[in-house]
Amino acid sequence: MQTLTVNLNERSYPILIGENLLHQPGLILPHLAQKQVAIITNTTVAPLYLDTLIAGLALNDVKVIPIILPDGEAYKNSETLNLIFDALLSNRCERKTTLIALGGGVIGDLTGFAAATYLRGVPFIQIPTTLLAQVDSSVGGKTGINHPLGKNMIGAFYQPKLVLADISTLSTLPDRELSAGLAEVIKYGLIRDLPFFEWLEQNMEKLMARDTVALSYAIKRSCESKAEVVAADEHESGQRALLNLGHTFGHAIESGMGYGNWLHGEAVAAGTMMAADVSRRMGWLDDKAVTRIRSLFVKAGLPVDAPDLGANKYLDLMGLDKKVEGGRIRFILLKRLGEALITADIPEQTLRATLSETVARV
Ligand SMILES: NC(=O)c1ccc[n+]([C@@H]2O[C@H](COP(=O)([O-])OP(=O)(O)OC[C@H]3O[C@@H](n4cnc5c(N)ncnc54)[C@H](O)[C@@H]3O)[C@@H](O)[C@H]2O)c1
Ligand SMILES: O=C(O)C(=O)C[C@@H](O)[C@H](O)[C@H](O)COP(=O)(O)O
Ligand SMILES: [Zn+2]
Repeated sequence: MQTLTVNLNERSYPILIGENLLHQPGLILPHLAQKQVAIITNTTVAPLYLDTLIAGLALNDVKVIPIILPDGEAYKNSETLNLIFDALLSNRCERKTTLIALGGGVIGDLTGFAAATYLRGVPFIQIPTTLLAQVDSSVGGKTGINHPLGKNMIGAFYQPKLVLADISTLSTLPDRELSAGLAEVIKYGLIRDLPFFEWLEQNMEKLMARDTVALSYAIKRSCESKAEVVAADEHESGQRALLNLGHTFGHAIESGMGYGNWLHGEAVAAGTMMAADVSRRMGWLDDKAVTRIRSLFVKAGLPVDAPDLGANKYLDLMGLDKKVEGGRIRFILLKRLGEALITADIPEQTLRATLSETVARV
């Protein structure tokens, strides 16, 4: 098992990465405020992993309240959040009840937001079971829900007490979801870690074959990167925004196509290709660099052509991005492979050219 730390002074917490961690309740017990937890999960993950987690905790006299939600991005909303509050209240959960998120990023974001707001704040633990959640969403404390008009528009920064990433759970993850997680892994290479991008170019086949050693390294390196960025800029007043590469376009794809039709990681991959195209038009990336990015996404089984929503619709949807300042959209672009920047100074013509020329015609 590997242990990393997210350094946030009195709110610092460990990220534990390893195999069969769900079978080790001793890793969780020291992080509970009292021996009562609510495990929040969904109809897909519950039959796979809930019993194991409950059994270990119950053996240690922990009272467990399971809360099983419907599965899917379309349920990351206020109605589902209310289901969590209903269950917490009807079970008389207290300020020292710890919420445990068992699942992917949807469960993690919902649970984190419920924890941030229930009784004005209760402790929570992330047990991510998708690659995407293990490399990104479980770390850093961005929690929240979608609004019909935009992704993650309602939420809070609220850090977990512990992240427990059990790599063994990835054995049941569908291939499409594994690929979606790889989009965020590739992101770290692109924005701040050229050697990692090159490692990914060399090792993508192993990752796609779920080689445990390669997966462990990719998860560890991604979490190290995210932990460093979050420790330096927890509330996204500066460099944390770089973690949003591909997301301004990607979130427009997700909401524009209807939540759940494009997976988050798929939208991030196609959105990153749009960001790379703008970066090329600005003279920062050459054709060879854009081709390398495209090839890596393709090797990872990800889409590289965004849907043709029309430039006006893209601009409209992106106008609700959280990075908008003074009505101007701020984009995360690539200065070169391994280095990102944030800028609002993109000529509208350039943006429109990307939005209409890089999309897949249907
Ligand atoms: N908070 C953050 O910093 C952050 C970062 C990135 C993404 N996100 C959010 O995370 C969400 C995407 O997360 P995701 O990709 O994990 O999607 P997800 O939570 O929808 O999970 C993907 C699918 O895999 C299933 N699943 C989960 N674990 C499984 C397992 N071990 N075996 C089999 N099936 C399993 C889920 O039930 C679901 O059907 C989006 O809402 C995105 O906005 C948040
Ligand atoms: O942790 C961050 O910061 C990120 O931006 C990580 C992203 O991968 C993630 O999708 C995040 O939820 C997007 O944040 P948002 O503020 O654009 O909703
Ligand atoms: Zn993301």
